[in-house]
Amino acid sequence: MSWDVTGGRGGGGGGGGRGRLPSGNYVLPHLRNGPVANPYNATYGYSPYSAVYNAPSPVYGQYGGGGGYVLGQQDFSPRGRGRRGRGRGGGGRGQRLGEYGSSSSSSFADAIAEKFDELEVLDEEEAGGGGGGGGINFEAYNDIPVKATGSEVPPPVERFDEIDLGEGLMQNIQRCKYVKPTPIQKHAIPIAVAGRDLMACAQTGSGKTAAFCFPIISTILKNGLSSGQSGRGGTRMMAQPSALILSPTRELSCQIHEEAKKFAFKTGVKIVVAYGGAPIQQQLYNLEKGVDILVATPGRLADMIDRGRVSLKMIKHLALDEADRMLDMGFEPQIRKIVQQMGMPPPGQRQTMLFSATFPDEIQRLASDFLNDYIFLSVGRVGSSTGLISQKVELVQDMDKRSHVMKLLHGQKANGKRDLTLVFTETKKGADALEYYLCKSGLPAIAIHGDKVQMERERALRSFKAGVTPILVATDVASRGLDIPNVSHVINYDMPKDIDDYVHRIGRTGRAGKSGLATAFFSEQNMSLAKPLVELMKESNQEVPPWLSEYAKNSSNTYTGGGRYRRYGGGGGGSRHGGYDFRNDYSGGGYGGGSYGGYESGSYYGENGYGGYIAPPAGSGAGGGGGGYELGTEAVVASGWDM
Ligand SMILES: Nc1ncnc2c1ncn2[C@@H]1O[C@H](COP(=O)(O)OP(=O)(O)OP(=O)(O)O)[C@@H](O)[C@H]1O
Repeated sequence: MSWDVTGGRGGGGGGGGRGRLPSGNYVLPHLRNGPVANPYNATYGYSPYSAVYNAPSPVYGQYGGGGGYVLGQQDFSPRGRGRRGRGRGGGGRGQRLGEYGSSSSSSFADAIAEKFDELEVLDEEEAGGGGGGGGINFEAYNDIPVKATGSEVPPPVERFDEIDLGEGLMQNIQRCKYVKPTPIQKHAIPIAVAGRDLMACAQTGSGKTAAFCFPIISTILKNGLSSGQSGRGGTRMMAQPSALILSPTRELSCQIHEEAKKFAFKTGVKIVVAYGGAPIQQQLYNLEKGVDILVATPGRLADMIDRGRVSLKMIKHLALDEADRMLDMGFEPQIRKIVQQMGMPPPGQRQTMLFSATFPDEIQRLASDFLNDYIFLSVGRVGSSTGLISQKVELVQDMDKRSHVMKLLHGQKANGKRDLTLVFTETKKGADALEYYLCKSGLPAIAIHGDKVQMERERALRSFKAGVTPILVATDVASRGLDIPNVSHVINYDMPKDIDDYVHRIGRTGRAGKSGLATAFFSEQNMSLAKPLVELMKESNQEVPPWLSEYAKNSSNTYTGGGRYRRYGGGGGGSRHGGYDFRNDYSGGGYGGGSYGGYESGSYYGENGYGGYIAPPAGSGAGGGGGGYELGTEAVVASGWDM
């Protein structure tokens, strides 16, 4: 990485220390490379991806002080912002399939089409296994064991065209240059298209977003667009989406929204995002224009329902991304309220899909309340990351962390790599302090965490993605779901409290078949993580330092399942991050008062099963009972990331 960012800054411009960029259009990372303004902005109104770009924190004069940054060749024309969501070129409410690309007003569509053209090109060969040169290395996923349990599991497919996804969606899959499905897509899409409920685990960066978006879009298209018809809620319009996708963070909701819009391009399926921290009026206005798929964070959604502006009674598809996070102690009450007490049709009358890279058994148990005759699908030993992520663990005392991180970052500079580095700290204060220290030391860093206002969060993320500030110092607010190309190194400056969080954090690199590096600073204070970390590293064929193995041996009796949920048995096996169906623990299908009466042991694709794990009975406490873990604010305050 080159830390010399001077070349990336615009010259004059910015009046004094404010360091504001010329306002302009943010181009999605995967749509970058070209000179064209982001066409999404004009149409879809406010989102972090279409808001005014500001330079990174103006606090540090050396980066923000004098002027606007120029990001490549992006168009910063303020006129392109379209914050009011205008500009669909003659569209408007009721505009449905077929109308989008049809007229002289298709400049918007043309612009998007151009953006598709600029996506990374993958030919069959690359997609089939070359993996080099930025292509998706599907070979990396070939040996992944896949397991599907539940009744009558629909068989997987090898190609997208084996499933009737509808012409519009198929065209978009081609436009996205998705040559063939990733393993999770091969298995999950047929299951979801068949209308089945699904609990799916697959590694970070393996394409779960498309795995739930494709079936939703396809089914909506097949059943006929309803225009997300707005009913009357008192005197105001009430949006009635037919699909709801919930995610735990604002940034992730925005990312899913952008992805879903890409997949639904020109199909007429309307997708709206709602999240906290941004003006609600604009989001309500977007909803009034019609919505088929609503992507939302829980807090903002509950607010809109309370205001009578959204009704869930027409929901036919519910997807929870990062589902284990959504159902952990912080979010669960809110999710339960939304799903069970706010008018949504019950399980059986809607399709429910839960996706994550980690799925502890405790959470699986909770989640089963929301599901009906579901299929449990695990692709890979969940969290193992297929060895694409090279994991290094270094013994570093707290007082040495700063000098150590400097050494690492300067080492990268020496390599001349132009990649991004994500550094995780435990606390928000810690993130600010490290950002300050790095900047003072001449390294271009910016922080993101839950105490920052939304504009600052968005600014930090954009600056990082654009490579203007190639070091992002983050709390766990950035640990899940974010798909940022070119993150080549994740540094766990502070270890997380929970091994699943570690899995998600390091999963910000090594995505879509590409390789990445994760370095962890481990100290004696992290002793409780030694055992699960060693297990995880061994599963991923990583070299475990002898001192860590020693710690793991010594700590084997002290790890009490720490974290938010029971996970690892005290010394006898563990749930492997949820890479198995917890229903297997209950013979005869009698769990939950017989609700799984029809459950069979299921079909099994691939080798290397998950046999051998016997979970202790629920509530026995044999798993260690979660002692010893103090939740950080961000973990317990459900709306901490959202409002
Ligand atoms: N079939 C495909 N062909 C090529 N690229 C794909 C395919 N499916 C997904 N991708 C790309 O892979 C990347 C990772 O996908 P995605 O963000 O959905 O991963 P994920 O499994 O949800 O990760 P996480 O667990 O971190 O949320 C994205 O950039 C996406 O565009």
